Amino acid sequence: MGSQWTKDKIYKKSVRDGYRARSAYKLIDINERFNIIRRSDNVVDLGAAPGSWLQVLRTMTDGQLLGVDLNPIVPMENVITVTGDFTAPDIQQKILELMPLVNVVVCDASPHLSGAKAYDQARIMALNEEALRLTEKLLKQGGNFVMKSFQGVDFNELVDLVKERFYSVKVIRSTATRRGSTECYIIAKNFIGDADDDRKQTTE
Ligand SMILES: C[S@@+](CC[C@H](N)C(=O)[O-])C[C@H]1O[C@@H](n2cnc3c(N)ncnc32)[C@H](O)[C@@H]1O
Repeated sequence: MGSQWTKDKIYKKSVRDGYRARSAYKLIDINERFNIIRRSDNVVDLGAAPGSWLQVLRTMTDGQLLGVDLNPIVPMENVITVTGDFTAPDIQQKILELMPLVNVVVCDASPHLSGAKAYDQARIMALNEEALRLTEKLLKQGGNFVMKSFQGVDFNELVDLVKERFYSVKVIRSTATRRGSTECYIIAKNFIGDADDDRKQTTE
């Protein structure tokens, strides 16, 4: 895609296609390349506002969808939305109650950036680790996980943590990511899970 993804072009395309944000194309690109989502999958989207990934997910699966964000998500048909901080225990409890069996977790969350590089990177890593911890509670054995991150201090350690929990892990740049950005996506497939946890066994 390269240079066609200028701010103006991608913005106009997202408006034309009816997406709430240009990030929609990142998930489309990831799913085309890595087949993360199957037709019957139940999916949780962490950091989902304004909701373009939920719009894309709705076309990819007939399963249950839940999106959570600090900011309210304008309601969508057949999508559960939760307003709150997914790192907070009460919100995590609510998500677990609403979505007890999840095949896929996607996380495009990023904290509000201050511009102070080291501080921002530390906050991103902390948010990513919390998303991974929640994903472990939500995901069925064999499930998939996609998480936005930023390459920098402690990133390799984060990837190592993910590798301990999934059979296949890749770090990629989306073709829809702006040039020069350190943004990347961790694509983790086939959750190892806990063989003794009946709730997490695959039902296929
Ligand atoms: C880049 S936006 C997500 C865009 C979304 N994927 C879409 O396509 O519409 C990042 C979101 O992460 C959310 N976020 C950051 N930290 C969060 C947290 N702890 N809990 C819930 N949402 C969070 C922000 O409020 C923001 O809406």
